[in-house]
Parts: sequence; structure tokens; C-alpha cells
Amino acid sequence: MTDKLKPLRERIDSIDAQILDLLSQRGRVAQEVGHVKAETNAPVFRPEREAQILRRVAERNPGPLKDRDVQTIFRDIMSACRALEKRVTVAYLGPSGTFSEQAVFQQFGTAIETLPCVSIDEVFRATEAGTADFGVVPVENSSEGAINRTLDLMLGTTTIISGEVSIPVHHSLMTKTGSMDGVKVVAAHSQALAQCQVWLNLHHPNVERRAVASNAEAAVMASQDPTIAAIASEMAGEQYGLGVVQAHIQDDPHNRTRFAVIGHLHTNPSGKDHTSIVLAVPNKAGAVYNLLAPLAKHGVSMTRFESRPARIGTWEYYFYVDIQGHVMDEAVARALDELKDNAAFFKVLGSYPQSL
Ligand SMILES: C=C(O[C@@H]1C=C(C(=O)O)C=C[C@H]1O)C(=O)O
Repeated sequence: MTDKLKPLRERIDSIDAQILDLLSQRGRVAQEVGHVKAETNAPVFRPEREAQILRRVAERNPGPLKDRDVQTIFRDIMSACRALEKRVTVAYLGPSGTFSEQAVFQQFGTAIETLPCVSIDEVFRATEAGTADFGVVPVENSSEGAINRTLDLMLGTTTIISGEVSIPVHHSLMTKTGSMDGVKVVAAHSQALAQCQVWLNLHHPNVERRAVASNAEAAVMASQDPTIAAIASEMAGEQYGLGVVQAHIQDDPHNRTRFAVIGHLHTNPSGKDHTSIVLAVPNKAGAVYNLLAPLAKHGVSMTRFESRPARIGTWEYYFYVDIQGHVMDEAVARALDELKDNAAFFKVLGSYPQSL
């Protein structure tokens, strides 16, 4: 056995030496890129370039490693190379262990500084003020729909969207002991409670449900009080020393949340992009109907349409529309010009690479 392993391990050692040498070469080129950028004051993080590299990695992957796994490796290689130019600071809805934090690492890799914030408002504020270079905020969940606070804050923010991240959201029920004995309260973010309501109604109909600021906060509470169970990611459970009572309790097994990356960076086209806009129409007959006509006319596909009350006491709405393409694409630019003409309010939130 050992005799057979020895030559294989020697081959792995020699391959590792080559990988390390190539990583070092890549790092030195990234440093040169950094010097060129510094001369022209160009931004360090180029999401469109990183998206293209990750797409290419999946296309060229000869196997046997899975596309997802090689992408994760390359994301972190780029993160480490980027950190040689500058370590970016990213704000998100904390504490550590939230799905927002997972989204942060999915977009930026792990060679970054993180700034956990107490609320979505705080993520916007930190990013607007420049305390963080970027912020990651939840936009919508596949079972529960829009995250209204994010949509409302998008309206007035000075930041723009430079990326999107979509991650699977799996909830687990966890306690200090790993059992439900003596548990009186299930704590979680209101979204998580909603995403697990059918399961909770079936298995723990009589346990009080308590909405708290985040699932990670619920995990902290459960770690300090054996009468409290938390719904959170297993990652958060591990972090706060909880035992799993039941994994995957979300009602929809394909439950996902989409996040927006906000900042001050105008992202160039990557070849596969989305553009987010907000508009309002004048209060007259046929206005909403006419609103979207320019998209169809120019062959631009809409991927999402969401409305929010304008909160000025009348029945007026803001429409949040996502389309395929980049503001620098000719068809998109023409369609948006026409949309703007029909709109009482119009704001481009940003163009960015489609999530992987
Ligand atoms: C090296 C660069 O800087 C950053 C790092 C990248 C990388 O490691 O491949 C790619 C894009 C940038 O976010 C670059 O712009 O090419």
C-alpha cells in the first residue's frame, strides 16, 4: 500500500511546487497591474474582468474537478492577487456567520477586510461614507420576494450596483444541546421564520416564534440560553457552538437569496450583464402599459419587475426593473433613453456582470 502511495505523493509534491511557482508568477504580474493602475488612479477591483476569468475557467475546465470547485479556487487566487494591489473593505449585514457574509466571500474571495453592520441602513451608510469600499445587501429571496428595505434605500443612495451574487439559503434549527427539550422560543430573522413556516407549523406549532435582527444574532442568543432555538445557517451554528436539531428546514429546497454589491465603481461590460433601474410613471391612463414598450421595441429582455409604494400618501409606485445587458450596449442605451422620456422619475442603479 505505502509503496504504491509513495510515487503518487511524489507526483503531487512536484505538481504543488509547480502550482506554487505559477501562483508566485501570477502575484508578481498582479503587482505590476497594481503599479499601472496607481499611475492612472484606476480602480483596483474589476468585477467584469474577474467574472470573465471565472466564466473562462468553467468553460476550459478539463475535469475531474467540478466547475464550481475550480471557480472557488480561482476566486480566491484572484482575491489574493487583488490584495497585493489593495485589500478591499466590504460592509455587510452582520454579525459574522450570516448569509450576507457568505455572499461577500462568494463575490470577493477571502483576502479582504470585512465590516459587519447592524442593519441594511448601516451597510448603505458605511459604503456611502467610504468607510467600506463596497457593501453587500440582500435584494430578493426566491420564496419570500423582495427585501423592501433594500429597495427603498436604493432610491436615494449615492452608491451604484457593481455586482450581484446569488447563493443557496439552507436553514437549520439549532440549539445549545442539539435537542428541543425545554425550548420555548424559536428565534430568527423574520425572513427566515417566513421561509420555514410550513415546517415549523408541522413540527413545532406551539413554540413561540421571535423575529430578531439577524439569524446570526439568533444563533448568539441560542448559544447563551438553552430555552432558545435558532434558525440559521450551519456555518453560523458552528461558529457559535450550536448543535443541529434538524438541517434543511426551509420550505423550498431550492431557496436562494440574491444580493447586490454596492459601491462607487462603474463596472464595464463583461459580455453577460444585468442592468437595474427604478422608475415612476405619471399618474395617467395607460402609463404603466406604455412604460415598458421601449424594452420590447429594442429587443431588451426584462428579468425582474417589482413595485413599491412611493409612500407619499397617494397610490403611486416606484417600479424596480432588471434587464439583460449593459448601459453601454447600444440596444439597452436606446431603450433606456426612451424609457426616461416616458418616466416621471428615472434612475439607473447600475450595470454589472450576471451572477455565476
Ligand atoms: C490583476 C487585476 O486586478 C484585480 C485582480 C484580478 C486577477 O487577479 O485576475 C482581476 C481583476 C482585478 O479585480 C486586473 O485588473 O487585471
